[in-house]
Amino acid sequence: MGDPMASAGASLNADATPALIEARDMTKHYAGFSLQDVSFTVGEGEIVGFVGKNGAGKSTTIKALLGLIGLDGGSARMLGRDARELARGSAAALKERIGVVFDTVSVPGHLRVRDVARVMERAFTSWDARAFDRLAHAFDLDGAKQVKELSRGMGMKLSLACALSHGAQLLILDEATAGLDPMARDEMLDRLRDFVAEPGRAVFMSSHITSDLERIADRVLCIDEGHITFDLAKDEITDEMGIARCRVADFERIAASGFIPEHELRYRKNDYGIDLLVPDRFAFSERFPNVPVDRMTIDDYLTLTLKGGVR
Ligand SMILES: Nc1ncnc2c1ncn2[C@@H]1O[C@H](COP(=O)(O)OP(=O)(O)OP(=O)(O)O)[C@@H](O)[C@H]1O
Repeated sequence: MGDPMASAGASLNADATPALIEARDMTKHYAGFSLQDVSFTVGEGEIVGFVGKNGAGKSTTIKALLGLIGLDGGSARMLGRDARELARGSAAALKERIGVVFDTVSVPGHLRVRDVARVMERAFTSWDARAFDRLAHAFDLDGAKQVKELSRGMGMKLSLACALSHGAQLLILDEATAGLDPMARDEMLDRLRDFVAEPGRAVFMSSHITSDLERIADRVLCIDEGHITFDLAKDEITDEMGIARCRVADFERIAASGFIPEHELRYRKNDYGIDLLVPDRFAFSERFPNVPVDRMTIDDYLTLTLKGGVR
């Protein structure tokens, strides 16, 4: 396997169109945790999934992108502008172009759903009342209910409907599909796909639901203990890589063959043998036809890279 970080570095330079998100060496220190030199870009037309364990630094990264926390080092640019501008009252026009959904509802609880649209209309010059109504209908939102009466999932749907109705170019979602039932998640993923189909748009979404990312993400970015550990095209993980189910003797034979370069054998022992990360499962099957290989999922890849051994 090539160096995953090489692709992270390459994505900073290779893209000819200007990045919608450009994080460079972002560093933030808290007691017991540091975000360290986090660099990545999100380009036009991309849906980038952001993954990592609890406490890995996803929300901290997102807050830094949105100018909600100050950085101790590095910088972030959003739609070509310094992210720190987003913290200023004068940044209304820039904020309008960025739709944000956190895992909590940011609309005042006493409002009725139908009144949210009226408040948003005053807050955003590009508010699209029709788009909001269509989404509210698609998400089965009851206009008569107060926001505080909504279930967690319904609240998420309301936030998503708002974020998709003010003419944003860039959507930043932090665990935004976590509370949704499977039908609502389906609906949401379809909307996100429609959203990026328009020119000049992109989505950056943190999620623990990697099956959602398998369906819609173009790239997967992983953070662990404040460091970016990989930045890969999703298809590279799910279409090219594989997970070989080896007996110990198979594993030693594969290791001795040099088919996977030294120091790049990533594996995990289990009760039945050893799971081995295979960079190209088709080439592997040709070379080792008697060793079964399964498709790789994002979860498998996370487990192997974050918890597995390297040899
Ligand atoms: N304001 C703060 N003060 C001190 N420490 C903080 C603060 N905000 C976050 N942290 C710490 O930073 C680390 C990363 O937290 P963060 O919320 O970014 O993780 P996460 O990847 O989003 O996790 P999860 O998947 O659980 O939402 C944690 O150790 C957390 O305790």
